[in-house]
Amino acid sequence: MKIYLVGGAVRDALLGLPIKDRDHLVVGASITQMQQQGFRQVGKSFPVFLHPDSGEEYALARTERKTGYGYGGFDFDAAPTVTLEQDLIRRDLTINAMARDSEGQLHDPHGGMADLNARILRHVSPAFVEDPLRVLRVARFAARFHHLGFTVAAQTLRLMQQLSDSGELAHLSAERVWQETERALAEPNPEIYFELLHQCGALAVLFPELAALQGVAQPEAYHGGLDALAHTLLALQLAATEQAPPSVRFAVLLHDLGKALTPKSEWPRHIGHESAGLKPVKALCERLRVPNEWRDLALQVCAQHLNVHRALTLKPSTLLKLFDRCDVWRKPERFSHTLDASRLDAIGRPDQQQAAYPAQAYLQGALAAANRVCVKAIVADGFKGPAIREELSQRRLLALAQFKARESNS
Ligand SMILES: Nc1ncnc2c1ncn2[C@@H]1O[C@H](COP(=O)(O)OP(=O)(O)OP(=O)(O)O)[C@@H](O)[C@H]1O
Repeated sequence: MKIYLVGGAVRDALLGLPIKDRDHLVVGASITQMQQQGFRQVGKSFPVFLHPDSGEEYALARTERKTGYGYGGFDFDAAPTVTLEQDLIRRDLTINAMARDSEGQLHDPHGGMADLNARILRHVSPAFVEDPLRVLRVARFAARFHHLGFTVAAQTLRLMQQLSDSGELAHLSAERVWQETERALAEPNPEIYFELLHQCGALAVLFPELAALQGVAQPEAYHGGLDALAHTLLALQLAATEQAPPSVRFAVLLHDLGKALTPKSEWPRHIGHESAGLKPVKALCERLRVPNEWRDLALQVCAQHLNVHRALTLKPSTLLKLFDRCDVWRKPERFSHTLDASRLDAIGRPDQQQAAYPAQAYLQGALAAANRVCVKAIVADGFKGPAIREELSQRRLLALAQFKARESNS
């Protein structure tokens, strides 16, 4: 039996990047032999094992035969006769299809090193089209390595287009699509993931609500000629630049979905797009089984971003309504994320990246003022049951009025 280091660990070491997972490939061993050596099999049908001491992954070299649509429709052959080359040829990208043996020798039958030096993401073989998930994987690696100068090879992009046109993407499970998307959102350039998906036609299949933003005009004075999709992706790029949490990036991505529903006769204005956007945000989150907390933040940002923008002009009673609707008393962190996403929306416009956004500090100040109202004092004053809530509201309203007066005088 021979053991190789493969995939991301080999690639990242060559790029001088920190190594996250060390995946190993075992050639010339059977499942029984692995078990006899103390390795523990992960799952029944998958020839992957965990090392008894390090817990690192060891996969048997395997070939695959496609038996159905999308991810999961494969038969594995992990017999001891499967060679290193046979295993590497079924991998997605040449830079992911290199192996290093225990003597330190690099095995690179598909020109991964040359592509790595030329900063090219290239498919390994025409078998690329057998797994539609690879469209998303390539886009994700492009989002990760864009800042290092990587681009997708023209031929690989054509295969991605072919896969998008074939209808196979629709057979990918929601879990797989979300897993890649969630990881892409955490990359340094998540906007590249969505741009590439758009370029190859996959966005219209997997994220039709987003694709519909393309060509949707916005007021020239605010958006300097950017359509709603370009504005969204610029705001997403800024979110990643300032290392906003992935859930905030996701909310930024979905904040303007309602603009695709404005009748064309009303363009470039989009009155009511905040409430119109709730339906497509819900539909997308439901379809991809997005975690509840991410969905709720996206819904809040969609519904409230305009109210946040105009915070300084809001009456105390409207401010209180905004706080109540955002459930700030129980979910302060979500509200703070809503403020960040709203600011990213505001600066996600040409020449606005450095613009000040006073609404954020203003709302934080207003919230702090409202929070100083003490429930204990209300109880001590003899209020009980629903009366406490009513009195709390009144006192918060007063605190907000005092805050607003102070701010206007300063
Ligand atoms: N759907 C797929 N099609 C082809 N090859 C794949 C696929 N999924 C994974 N691989 C191969 O398995 C390796 C490990 O996959 P994994 O998803 O862990 O990515 P990685 O390259 O280790 O990057 P990272 O874990 O840092 O995102 C890849 O480098 C690639 O060679």
